[in-house]
Amino acid sequence: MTLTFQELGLSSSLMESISKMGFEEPSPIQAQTIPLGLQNKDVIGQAQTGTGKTAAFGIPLIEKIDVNSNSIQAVVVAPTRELAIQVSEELYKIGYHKRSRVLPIYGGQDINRQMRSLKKNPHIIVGTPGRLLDHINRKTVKLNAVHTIVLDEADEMLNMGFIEDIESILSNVPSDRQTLLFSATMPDPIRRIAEKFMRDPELVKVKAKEMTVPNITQYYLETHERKKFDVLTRLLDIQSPELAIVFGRTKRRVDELSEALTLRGYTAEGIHGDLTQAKRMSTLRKFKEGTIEVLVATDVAARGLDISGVTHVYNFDVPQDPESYVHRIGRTGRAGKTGMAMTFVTPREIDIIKNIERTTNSKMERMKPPTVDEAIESQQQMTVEKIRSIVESDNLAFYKRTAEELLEEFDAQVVVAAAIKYMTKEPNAVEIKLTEEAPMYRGKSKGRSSSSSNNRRRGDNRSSGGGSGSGSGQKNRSYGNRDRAKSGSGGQSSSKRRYSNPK
Ligand SMILES: Nc1ncnc2c1ncn2[C@@H]1O[C@H](COP(=O)(O)OP(=O)(O)OP(=O)(O)O)[C@@H](O)[C@H]1O
Ligand SMILES: [Mg+2]
Repeated sequence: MTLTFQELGLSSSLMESISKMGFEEPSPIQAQTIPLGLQNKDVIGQAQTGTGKTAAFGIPLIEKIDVNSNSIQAVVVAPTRELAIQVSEELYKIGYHKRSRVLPIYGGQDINRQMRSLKKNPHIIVGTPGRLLDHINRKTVKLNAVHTIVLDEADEMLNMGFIEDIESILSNVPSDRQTLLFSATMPDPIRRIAEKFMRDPELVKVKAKEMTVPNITQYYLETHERKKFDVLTRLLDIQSPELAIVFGRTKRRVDELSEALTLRGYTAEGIHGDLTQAKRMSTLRKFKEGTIEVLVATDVAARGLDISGVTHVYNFDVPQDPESYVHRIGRTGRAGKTGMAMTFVTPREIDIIKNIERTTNSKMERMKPPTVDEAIESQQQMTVEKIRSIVESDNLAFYKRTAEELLEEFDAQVVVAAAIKYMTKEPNAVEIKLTEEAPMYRGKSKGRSSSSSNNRRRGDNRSSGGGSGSGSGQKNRSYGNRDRAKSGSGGQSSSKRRYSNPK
């Protein structure tokens, strides 16, 4: 039995926004969370990546906003700036017809500008913990009228060292509020927060045998560290993703990889926590618009990032733990679409694959690293496809005379072969040198203490990933079943977004 949004008893202004957003029916986590949210119950929510958790808390939250009041009535806390922006964009869309006002607040943005925006009396604030607390302490954000607080990606905020900030924020909101907590995992400190700050929370766990959604096909490729880069470029050539995310272990890795890809003729850019806010935003914008086709990112970028059109995820370096794996590959296969995930492992890291499979309860198929010939073969095939479609379009009159001249001079097969060669992207030989990364051992992956902790430490220029843009670049997105998602890109007729139940 699937409830409709109508049956959830939503007001007409929200129904209007939801239908404009193209949502046809609630996803399972939404069907379960929205009624509880409307009843003011505290909720701990757990569901797979890309299944609409934002709207699951966003819809009831906005339903309860009194737009005639000028007070801040709801606060959403999110781990990264980009995520704060992305969530606030989704809330803006949900509350568009109701005219609720939402403001993202995050570190790195000019605090005076934020104070000016705060004077416009937002109803909802979406903030990163540090900056939010800063405003609370300065009394530029008053939380006395807050009735709903949401912690999104709570476990990630814990990893980033925000736990005390979160406790302080929670102590600053009225105790008769509603608290919603979303977390992929429930480590002890999060459980303690739930016990200390939540009232009889209801656990909404969308049942799934696997931690990953079934619409992502998962592969691993065994390859030596030195060969990884060539394997990656061959895969990119063969699979020709619409948009791809490549995950590297460290910031240096991300920088080197995006440079190397650019040298080899791909349009690629990297994001990680050491880049300026402006740079990260512009990279993400370009990626969303399709100006760059490969985004290279560190782990932190994985969380919550919602970019439609990401068809392939490449784990250039094996993720440090199964959770990180789940969040990385969850950047594709969102809202019922299909996706592919390829994880590279060096022979010494092979155990990690087994561990990921066991923990996530899913199977990764072994894929043989493609050879150069296979890569060229598939590029050739693409050229042939192009030629076919040009032949079919039949507006070649202008070229026919030259063709005849060439055919008088050479054999037809030779002429066509030369044209195919000219049009085919051959692997280019620009030499690439990447600094080698030490293999990841299972023992080391505990406690997230390895080099990628650069990104996760407090006070670091944390965050990456997340959406930017004004929503203007919105493509028509039709989320449907596998076949539909496969059969074409944005060209589908409706802008309806059906959430197809992954089971
Ligand atoms: N009912 C729905 N029908 C169709 N699309 C939906 C629906 N609900 C949400 N979406 C879309 O699905 C995408 C993923 O949603 P969202 O980012 O909230 O996922 P999430 O569960 O928070 O994922 P993550 O665990 O990665 O943070 C978004 O583009 C969102 O607009
Ligand atoms: Mg999310």
